[in-house]
Amino acid sequence: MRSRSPCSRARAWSASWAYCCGLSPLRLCDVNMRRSLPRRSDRLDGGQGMAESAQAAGRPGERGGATRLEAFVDAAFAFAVTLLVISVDAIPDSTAALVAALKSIPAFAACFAMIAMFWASHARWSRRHNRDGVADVVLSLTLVFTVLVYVYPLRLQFGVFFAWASGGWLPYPMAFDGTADVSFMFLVYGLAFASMSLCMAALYGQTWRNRGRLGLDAATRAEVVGELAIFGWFTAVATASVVAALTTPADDTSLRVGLPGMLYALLGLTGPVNLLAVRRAGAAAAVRRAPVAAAGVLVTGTDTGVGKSLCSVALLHALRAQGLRAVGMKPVAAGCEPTADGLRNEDAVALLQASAPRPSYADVNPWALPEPTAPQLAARAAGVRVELAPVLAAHARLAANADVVVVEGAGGWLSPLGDGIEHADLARALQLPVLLVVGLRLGCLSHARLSVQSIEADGCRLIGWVGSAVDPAFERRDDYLDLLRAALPAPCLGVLPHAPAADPALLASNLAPAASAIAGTR
Ligand SMILES: Nc1ncnc2c1ncn2[C@@H]1O[C@H](COP(=O)(O)OP(=O)(O)OP(=O)(O)O)[C@@H](O)[C@H]1O
Ligand SMILES: C[C@H](N)[C@H](N)CCCCCC(=O)O
Ligand SMILES: [Mg+2]
Repeated sequence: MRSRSPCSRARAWSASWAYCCGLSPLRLCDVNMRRSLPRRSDRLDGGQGMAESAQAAGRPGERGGATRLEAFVDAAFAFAVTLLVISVDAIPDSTAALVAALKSIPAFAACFAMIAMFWASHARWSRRHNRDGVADVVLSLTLVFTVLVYVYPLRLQFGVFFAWASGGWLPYPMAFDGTADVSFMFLVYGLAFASMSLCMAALYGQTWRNRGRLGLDAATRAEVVGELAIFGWFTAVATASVVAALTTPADDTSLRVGLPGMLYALLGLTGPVNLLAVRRAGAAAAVRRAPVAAAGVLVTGTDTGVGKSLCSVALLHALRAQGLRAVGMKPVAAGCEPTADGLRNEDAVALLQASAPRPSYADVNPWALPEPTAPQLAARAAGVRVELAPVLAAHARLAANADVVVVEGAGGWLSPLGDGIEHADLARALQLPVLLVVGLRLGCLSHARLSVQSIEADGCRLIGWVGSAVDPAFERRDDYLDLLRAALPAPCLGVLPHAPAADPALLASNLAPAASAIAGTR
């Protein structure tokens, strides 16, 4: 949540000013954003620059290169600005004509700022939340359509405003025939402004609807509410102006001409409206979710069946040996048996039994899917859609009574946890570093390096890796460990020897360095 600084009022007013002038292309307040892995097929850079783009984006999880939709929207906005420029009638052929042309600059600049503000708003939404669903595409294209349709009315509106404000020194761009014409101009302008604002509000509405699946944290949710408040406020003010233009009595000239325009002064309250909404949403989230001081780690592997569960259970024992309250979690388990108590998964039961204090099964394993296959398939077979919201809630309950929560993934790093949900989404939503379990067998060098590349490209933090001797016949295991130590950018935090049917508690001492590193993240 944001802090309430003494200068927040000043910030609110400057925020209003910046938004209304279109000078705030990026967020006014900095909050960590978390979003899902970009779909590589959509990327114009062909996905080659994942690492660079994730770094260039500056925040973990932000999208780097542009999708085709983003490229189209950018091009359309650029075209709209071009329309403004070429609407200057002809090349001046005298000093007087040049001065007259220069006098159109204020209107052009204001209109440019307005269009730039909507472009920047869309770019900001797109980079952080866009999933290119049908609704996202339709709303984005509607925004483009509206901008292109209204580009000239916007220009005329601003031209008239500057002519009026300069007492006629700047030229009127159109002739007026009575107050009806002025009302009509406000009507068109108000409709344009309201339509564009409504499109942006609807895009953020989409983000809000999908907040669970996107795994947005409390701060990001509060920010989305803030953006909704901004564009909702814009829409309300423009609609009020339209209503005023339509309903003020025709015989009251000053009211008819003045009221629709004066109502736009209310845009000066945009900053306070935004801050109020963000604070209320942030406060509500804080009440729902008590601050969590627990440390944690997301255990992933170079593949399924490489020893993530063995490692996670042994890690719980190692953490407990350091005097910590350590609980395990298997958020999504594909492969559950029906029991008298409900569906039960082997990994989740082992994690639960190694946990102290003992949590409820439902919190350890919020998504218990019967079929032992990819979680997406298992979820479809069970007729459910995996979402992150129950996972976040269960994790918060576990963390409230623990010093450390060890979260085991499903399959490898790029095995989706559900439709549209990646391990990276989980790591970001829970703000967990990642521990990679490398199944020591022929081929693991490539699997380990690819996994590390992918974890880093997703903007997640690799705390280290653990070797697990899954293959008893693997003769070059020690040589491979040397190669892995040299090749991987994070430290080796333990090696589990080949120990079939071993009690994980006996392997805890092998993971003491891992336990210390994880406990140190508190
Ligand atoms: N170091 C080891 N020594 C002996 N057996 C091991 C070792 N590591 C893993 N195994 C065995 O390999 C099998 C798979 O291990 P485990 O269940 O820990 O894998 P996992 O990565 O958690 O798989 P999943 O993706 O299904 O969760 C188990 O039977 C386990 O006992
Ligand atoms: C069923 C299995 N033991 C795991 N629970 C799920 C493994 C999912 C692997 C998905 C993939 O192919 O990457
Ligand atoms: Mg497992």
